[in-house]
Amino acid sequence: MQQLTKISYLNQIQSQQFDIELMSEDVGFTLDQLMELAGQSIANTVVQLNKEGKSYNKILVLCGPGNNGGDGIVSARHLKQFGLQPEIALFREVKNPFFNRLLNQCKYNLVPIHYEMQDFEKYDLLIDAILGFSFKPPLREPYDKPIYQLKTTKTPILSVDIPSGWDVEQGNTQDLFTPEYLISLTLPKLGVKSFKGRHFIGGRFIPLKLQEKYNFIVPEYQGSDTILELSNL
Ligand SMILES: NC(=O)C1=CN([C@@H]2O[C@H](COP(=O)(O)OP(=O)(O)OC[C@H]3O[C@@H](n4cnc5c(N)ncnc54)[C@H](O)[C@@H]3O)[C@@H](O)[C@H]2O)[C@@H](O)CC1
Ligand SMILES: [K+]
Repeated sequence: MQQLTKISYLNQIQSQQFDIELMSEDVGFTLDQLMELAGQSIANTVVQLNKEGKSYNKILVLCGPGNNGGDGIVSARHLKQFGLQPEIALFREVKNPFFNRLLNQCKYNLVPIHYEMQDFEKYDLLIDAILGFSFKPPLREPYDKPIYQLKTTKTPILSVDIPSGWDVEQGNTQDLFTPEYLISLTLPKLGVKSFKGRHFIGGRFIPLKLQEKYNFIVPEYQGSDTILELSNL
């Protein structure tokens, strides 16, 4: 599954504008669709790691208040359907009907939802879906505490899109945690260019016309795979 080809990296503005364009009337995607594909590719990354011999069963999905957190919630539902034991940590209530629908789907799948800090050491894997490409430093409450705690935990971490708290273009400028695994969605962000852990890409939904319009270099997924692993390019 490793891919040695080049890939395009996005800056913060490009990431946000591309997101808007995908959901424009012209292109026609809805947030639900994109998030479903993103969330499923996150869950599939865990399945892939388990196929290789890991035993990631009890999984805490750390979710922030935006779409990065939404991706995390969707991944928890898929993980549960895949027979694993995910739990969600939200850190605060998010008053957003869209978000609440995703949470209800998890409740109906018997996924525990926590609002207070959890002991990270109790889990086999942490999924970091706290902050994504819209993060602007400095880190604010209540997400600062769990993000600082990620630096000292011994539990492996899979970050979604970009490690939370990293500068989207400059990377780990604040000496925060470095995850074992990363799954970039759509295309990786400039801030993870020097990431040395295992780097997957998911969110296989870039329309061919937009790929052409922006000259994006998108690596070739194999067959019906929803993720692919990038080697250190
Ligand atoms: N087209 C795409 O690329 C897609 C992107 N998706 C996801 O959407 C994410 C981006 O979502 P959003 O734009 O909603 O933004 P984020 O989820 O990155 O974060 C936005 C939230 O974080 C809070 N926040 C920002 N800076 C903070 C700080 N310094 N301290 C504490 N909180 C802070 C904001 O108040 C806001 O509530 C991506 O990273 C990706 O995970 C997916 O849902 C699917 C499609
Ligand atoms: K993240």
